[in-house]
Amino acid sequence: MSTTTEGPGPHTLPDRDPQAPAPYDAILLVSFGGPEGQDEVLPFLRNVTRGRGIPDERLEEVAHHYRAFGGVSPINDQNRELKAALEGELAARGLELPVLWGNRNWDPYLADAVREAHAAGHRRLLAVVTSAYSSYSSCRQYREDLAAALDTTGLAGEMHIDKVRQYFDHPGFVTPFVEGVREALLRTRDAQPDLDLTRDAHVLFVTHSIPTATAVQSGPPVADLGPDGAYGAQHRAVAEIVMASAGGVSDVGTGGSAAQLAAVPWSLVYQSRSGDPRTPWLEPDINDAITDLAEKGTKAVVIVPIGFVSDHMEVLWDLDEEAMTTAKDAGLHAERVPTPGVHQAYVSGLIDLVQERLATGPDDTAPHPRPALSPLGPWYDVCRPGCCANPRGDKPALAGLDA
Ligand SMILES: CC1=C(CCC(=O)O)c2cc3nc(cc4[nH]c(cc5[nH]c(cc1n2)c(C)c5CCC(=O)O)c(CCC(=O)O)c4C)C(CCC(=O)O)=C3C
Ligand SMILES: [Fe+2]
Repeated sequence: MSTTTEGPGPHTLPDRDPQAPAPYDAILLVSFGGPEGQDEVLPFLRNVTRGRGIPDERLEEVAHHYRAFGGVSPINDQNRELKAALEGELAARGLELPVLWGNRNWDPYLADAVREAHAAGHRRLLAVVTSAYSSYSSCRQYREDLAAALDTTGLAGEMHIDKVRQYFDHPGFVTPFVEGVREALLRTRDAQPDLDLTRDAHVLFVTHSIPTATAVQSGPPVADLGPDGAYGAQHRAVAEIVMASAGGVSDVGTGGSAAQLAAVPWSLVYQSRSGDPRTPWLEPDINDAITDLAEKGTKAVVIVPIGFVSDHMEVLWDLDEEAMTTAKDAGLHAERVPTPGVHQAYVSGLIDLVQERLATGPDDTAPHPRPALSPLGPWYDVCRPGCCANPRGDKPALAGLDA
């Protein structure tokens, strides 16, 4: 956060001693992981829900959307593509840093990646996580996974792992959504020329729902960011940036005014809630929001999955199957905007974040430009004590001041 009292702010580039060893000798791409065959679905789901004692019969109910895709989640291939794109960008910039990849819930696991790094002689890794926001599941749990990987491999004394900052408001992460929203609104106008977008259309920014109790603890304890914590505030900040920017370009020749795009109404909605229905999670669910909008006269929706970096199962099933069917059944024109994937701006932005840390190392008070498009950013390079607290109690975690 760039507030003067707390977090780092934009500064001038430090003169780094060219003789000093680089603070990191490899990049570790960290992700959720997913099954790649019918026989992998249940073991994967047992991993995801480890410690919650959920019986296989209940997991089999959750498994149905994986089963419908042959048991294969696209997420691992998407991370193979992202790893290759990062390697290409590093080479284009003349940065000799290898990229390793490991997951929380499926092969290749983080422990495998850490062993591979150690065997190759790497000792100081910089983690890039495929998750842009602050909450237990999207940040601290990955930090715990990194600590567990060093513990499992017995390499905690020999290797050090830091993590790039949460990049929700980094230009590289936001740009693909700005382009996607603009294109989807213009497609809507072309498909439904008699619509007045500012009256008849609605943009639904959607993200993964989480328990309300976890949301209110997202972000550092010092920052009072409202009832849904840093998680809600960060997502709203991204939506505001996208709507302002989607309209801020000349769309001369498409018959509409740029200002009109920026004036289309929008809201933040949630998807993929699970667990005990009596436990409050962030709402409204996207399907309820769509039905509600249709009843109020909305004619078209644009669905923007700002909570994810790739079109994985929670996008392909929960949005492209379920939410789009809800929209169709309600008689709405619906468009779904793609996630960043390997969009050049996103790949380049992730390497910009790596270069920030090559310049500053573990110290996030070091003077350095840290591009951030919202007043909440730039977020901390090093997570603050108590940030995104684990609802099931404290566990060792890396890449934080309390690591
Ligand atoms: C915030 C968040 C992200 C975004 C940040 C990030 O990207 O990490 C995310 C990503 C993902 N979530 C995913 C899948 C699942 N999430 C589950 C369960 C849960 N997710 C939660 C939150 C999040 N999840 C929570 C609070 C739970 C309840 C259990 C718990 O408290 O931990 C379950 C268990 C079944 C169920 O309970 O629904 C599954 C199968 C996949 C893989 C998709 C694929 O395979 O392509 C991905 C990328
Ligand atoms: Fe999830």
